[in-house]
Amino acid sequence: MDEVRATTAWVASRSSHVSVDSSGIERVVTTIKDSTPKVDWDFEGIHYFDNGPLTVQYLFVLDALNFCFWPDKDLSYDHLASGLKAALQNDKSVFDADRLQKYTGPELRKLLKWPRPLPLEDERVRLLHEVGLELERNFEGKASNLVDSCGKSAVKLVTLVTRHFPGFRDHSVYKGHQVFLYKRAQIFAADLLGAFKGKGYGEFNDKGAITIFADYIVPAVLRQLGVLRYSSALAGTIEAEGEIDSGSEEEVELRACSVYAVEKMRELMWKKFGKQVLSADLDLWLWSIGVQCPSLQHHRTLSIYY
Ligand SMILES: Nc1nc2c(c(CN[C@H]3C=C[C@H](O)[C@@H]3O)cn2[C@@H]2O[C@H](COP(=O)(O)O)[C@@H](O)[C@H]2O)c(=O)[nH]1
Repeated sequence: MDEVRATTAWVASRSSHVSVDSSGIERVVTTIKDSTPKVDWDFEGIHYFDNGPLTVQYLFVLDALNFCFWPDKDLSYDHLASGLKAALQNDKSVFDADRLQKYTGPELRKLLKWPRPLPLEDERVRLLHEVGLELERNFEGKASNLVDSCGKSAVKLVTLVTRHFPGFRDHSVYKGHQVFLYKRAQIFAADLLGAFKGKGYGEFNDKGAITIFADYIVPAVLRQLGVLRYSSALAGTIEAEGEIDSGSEEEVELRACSVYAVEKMRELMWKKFGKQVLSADLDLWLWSIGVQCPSLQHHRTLSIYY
């Protein structure tokens, strides 16, 4: 994920709405010392797991739909993960590639037992169809074949996912330059790593290459920790719950500075304590703080990427 690291650093060096406070990074690193507070993958107990290829299919479908819950204040990631889990427990063929290509909005809602239209429901349905079609075309319908073809490389997995599934190509153009974030593609690799505990479908020899997953929770937590600072205009928009356009400078800076700040945190942990930590572990720690803080104010962008 060199291109994610390089391009987000490029944004951070030119950013005007968001800044990374190195003394904030120093403070956080000194507090957590040499080990990231360990948060277990599935600390919530909401994900499907059977140690086999069906889990891979589940995680791929989950991450295809893992975005933009906030427009419905009662909806969260938990509903998606547990709703898809219940659907799969009820019917093992629910995520077969041919069926993925046929779901309608009302059917998806019914699957998730959600009583009203989902945010960006048409896009969610379109992305499900894309997953079904491209899995069928290239991987005999199975996400496990996609993972098998990566030779235990997370970088290769992200490359393949973004090559074959356009919905996962999470990027922006900032000041004329292409910036890569690849949030859902990378979180798929991290979910495999976490679910399979680094073995089988979750074994990656380059897991350190994964960056954090730039969503709307982690930037808000980094701000709370004093790692990110916002301009007063941006702070005002977030406080007033105003929407921030996808692809705007503000939005790209929020996401890119978050990736960059956590990479700096990781470097400092190495320098100070000789300790190598994974960005995926730092991410889960930060994210778990955020989702357990009901008063957290996050930015609002309509996006299919996060
Ligand atoms: N950076 C980062 N962002 C993450 C996740 C996860 C879930 N990961 C699971 C994997 C194992 C664990 O046990 C977690 O359950 C979801 N999100 C993002 O959060 C937002 C939803 O928030 P809310 O509306 O409050 O539910 C939305 O943008 C969603 O895409 C993560 O891990 N890291």
